[in-house]
Amino acid sequence: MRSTVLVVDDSETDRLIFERYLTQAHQNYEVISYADPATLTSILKMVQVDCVILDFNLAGETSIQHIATIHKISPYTGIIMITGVGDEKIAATAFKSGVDDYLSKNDISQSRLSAVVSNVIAKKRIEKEHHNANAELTLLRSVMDNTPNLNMVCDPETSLFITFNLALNRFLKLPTEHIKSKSYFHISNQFDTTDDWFQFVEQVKAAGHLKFETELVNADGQAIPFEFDCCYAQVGEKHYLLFSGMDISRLKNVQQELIELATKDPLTQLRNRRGLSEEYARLYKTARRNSQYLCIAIFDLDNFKQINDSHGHDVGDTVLVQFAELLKANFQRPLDYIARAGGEEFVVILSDESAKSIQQLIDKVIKVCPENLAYQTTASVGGVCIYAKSVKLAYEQQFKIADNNLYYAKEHGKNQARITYEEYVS
Ligand SMILES: Nc1nc2c(ncn2[C@@H]2O[C@H](COP(=O)(O)OP(=O)(O)OP(=O)(O)O)[C@@H](O)[C@H]2O)c(=O)[nH]1
Repeated sequence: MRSTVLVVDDSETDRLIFERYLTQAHQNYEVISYADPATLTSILKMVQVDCVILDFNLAGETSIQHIATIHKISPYTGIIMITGVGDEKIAATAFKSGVDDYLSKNDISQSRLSAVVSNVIAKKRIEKEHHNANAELTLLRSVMDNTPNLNMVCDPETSLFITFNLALNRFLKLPTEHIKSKSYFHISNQFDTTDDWFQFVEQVKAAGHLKFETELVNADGQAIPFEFDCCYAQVGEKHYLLFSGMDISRLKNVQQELIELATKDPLTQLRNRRGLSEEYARLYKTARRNSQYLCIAIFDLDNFKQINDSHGHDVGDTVLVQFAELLKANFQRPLDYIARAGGEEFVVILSDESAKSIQQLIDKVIKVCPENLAYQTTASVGGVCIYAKSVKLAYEQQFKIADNNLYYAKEHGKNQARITYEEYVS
């Protein structure tokens, strides 16, 4: 690599000697020399100078004052101070002022000068590279910290956070030192057991890269949906999991609104039958985790055709709305799910620790129907309760049993509920 050396010395002989020494020692040195230090500023601004050889005494003045100017204009230009007389005091002052090396004219030979120049240039280049790398890192860090996306690195063994950007602090509402003692396992809703975590790590390791959706829980207990890209990386002997996550709550809200629009019954404002089986699967999992009974009950108004036929379709609609309101008023728990499956048929999914309580609740609704519905309309129910921990039935299977039970209730006089139980795996 070509290097430019600037010699500032008021002795013409010395300038010529330094120039000759350097150009003979290295073909790649370009040497410019001046007597007047006033030229320093303009030259440094115009030319990329790698090293300045600066005479200590310039026209009767010390050149120490010029060192700061050189540093200011060109911080990675090396400075070698030269004196006519070797003096420890001058050397100390020069080093204190920021020169990189010091030579006495008595000690200068071609090999010595070129070795010192070459060392100073190499040292300055390393300093510059180091500075640039640090500046790039700082810039990258600032880009990372200003992105709304979560970037984090975790230990695959413990899932503890090793490093992360400020987006994680903002999301978790926690300072860095708190987050360092936390792990991805604890803030994600993805895992029930540590085995789940290790399974996940193996999955990422095998695929190299995994895209998935999950919910993260912040310090306020809020669960926010995220889409993550996760990859497995090895640096030296160490292994890491790199996560990059995007908050998708807005997308999920829009999706949810679309789902709600598509699954809403316009007459009763209840859910329609679309999505019922997915909802059942979700509620089944919760009931299983909570050791509860899960019940599907089909509610069907009795002799509803007569109401339509005698009083008109609009009156029939009013009764349907009244019935929907009655169901909403009686099944209000967060996990209760009510849908209008079609016509005058409604499906209710309930979960409870006690199957008897479910039966009592349904019986109560049957009982209060006539006083709440026009023309003292009654309803019949067919239902089935399973103990979710020990019985697994697909939605269609459970619905079929409930439907048979509804048929039974209708056949046996209506205005009643027939609910059967599945306690154990058959
Ligand atoms: N008003 C109104 N009627 C509806 C709606 N959807 C279905 N129906 C009517 O509900 C009636 C259901 O009649 P059926 O299936 O014979 O049942 P039912 O008369 O209640 O007889 P059982 O169930 O045996 O007691 C039909 O007359 C349908 O036209 C609706 O959205 N509004």
